[in-house]
This record gives sequence, structure tokens and C-alpha cells, in this order.
Amino acid sequence: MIRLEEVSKVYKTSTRPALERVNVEVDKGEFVFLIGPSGSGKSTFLRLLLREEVPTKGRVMVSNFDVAKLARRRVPRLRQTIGCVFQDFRLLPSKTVAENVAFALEVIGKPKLTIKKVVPEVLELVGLESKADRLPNELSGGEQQRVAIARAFVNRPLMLLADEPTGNLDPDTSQDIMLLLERINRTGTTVLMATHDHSIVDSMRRRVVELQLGRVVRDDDRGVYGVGR
Ligand SMILES: Nc1ncnc2c1ncn2[C@@H]1O[C@H](COP(=O)(O)OP(=O)(O)OP(=O)(O)O)[C@@H](O)[C@H]1O
Repeated sequence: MIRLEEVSKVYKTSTRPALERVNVEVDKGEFVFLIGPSGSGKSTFLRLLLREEVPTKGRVMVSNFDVAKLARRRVPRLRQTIGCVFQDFRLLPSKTVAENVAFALEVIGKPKLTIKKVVPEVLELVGLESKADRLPNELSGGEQQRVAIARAFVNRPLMLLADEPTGNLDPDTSQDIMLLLERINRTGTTVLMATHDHSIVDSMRRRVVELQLGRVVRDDDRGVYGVGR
């Protein structure tokens, strides 16, 4: 599903590599935490999968795409297989909950009838069917993140990338969001989540890939945030 082979990334304006000789393989249906201190390369890792950056060396494979070699016109096809969720939700403020989710399908040209059918289904999945007509600023942070997850998932992507999705949420709301991500994972969707949240990583006991200064320093099957805790 995801394979990084000897991947290094050096940004033009930077002296040290953001990623250095990274080898990671993630199978279909896995749930993986990507952890490490600020600046260790987590976001760079995710950006390489989306072809927002290309590696300086090495190869990035996402499903059957050799990401760095992909022709520019095929990049949208790659991105349609990947749903993204961010710390700051990134909803469109003037669109309702349902319109935010529908928009993700409109931009890829899905028929109106399909959109009408699947938007309520995915809003039900995230528990927001009663708030379909609200605007984002009428929702709590946790609800806004649910909308963002619904939007990321509505096209049934092969994988979900989440960059600090609980970073702006309190612990209880964060747990709810994790339950939702687990539910999405159980549908067969691969989930890769970058996080600093110790308690979430420790409570879930999923695979943990740890980066430090751009290198993979740990890859545990059922890991915790800190080693030996
Ligand atoms: N566009 C860029 N240009 C130059 N250097 C960059 C760029 N993006 C990231 N870097 C550098 O690459 C390194 C890794 O950054 P990255 O954002 O991937 O880390 P991170 O682990 O996601 O950090 P955080 O947890 O703070 O988001 C850092 O040294 C950062 O300064």
C-alpha cells in the first residue's frame, strides 16, 4: 500500500536532511502512528505520499503509483486514493456541513445523484446527520473534525492520512475522534496518523514508527509513545 525505499529529502533552503534513508512499508488495512519530536520529518513523510514534495533520493510507492515519477496530469488520480485530515480542520466557512462534504465529490466530477445519496450516509457514519445544515462556526472543534473526516472519507479512499488530528481537541473529544478513525480503519482503510499525543498512542497499542532528525529510530508492532513505559 505504502512503501518508502531508502528515501531522503533535503529541502533546498536547509542544510540537514528532513528525512534520511527512510525505509517503511505499510500494508493495506494497517493503522500506523508516526511519532517524533517537532522537526523530525513527520509532515515531510506525509507530503511525499501526496506528491506535495518529491524525494531527493529513493523511491516512494503508494498503491501502484511510483509517486515521484508520476506525470503531473496523473497526480489527481493518486490524490483521489488518499483522504487527508489536519489539525486545523480546514473546512470551507461559508458552506454547510453537508456542502463541505459534497464539495469533495463535486470537484472530482461525481454525479449529483450519487452525491445526494452518499453525503447523508457518511454524515451518519460520523454521527452528524442532525447537523447537516449547520455552518462550521456553529460546531464544536470535535464536530468540525468529524466533518473533516467525513469529507476525507466520503470518496472511500484506500488510505487516510491524519496530521495531528487531535492537536486542537481536549482529551475526551480526542478519544471520540480516535474511535471514529478506528471504525474507518475497520472498513479496510489504511490509516497513517502523525501525532504528539502520548496518551492516544499508549491507549491504542497500534504500530508505531518513530522518527528522530529524519531517521526511523523505531518501528514497533504494538507500540507505546515512549520506549520502556
Ligand atoms: N518547505 C520547507 N523548506 C525547508 N525546510 C523545511 C520545509 N519543510 C520542513 N522543513 C524542515 O524539515 C525538517 C522536518 O520538518 P517536518 O515539518 O517534516 O517535521 P515534523 O516532524 O512534521 O514537525 P512538527 O511536528 O513540528 O510538524 C525540519 O528541520 C524543517 O525545518
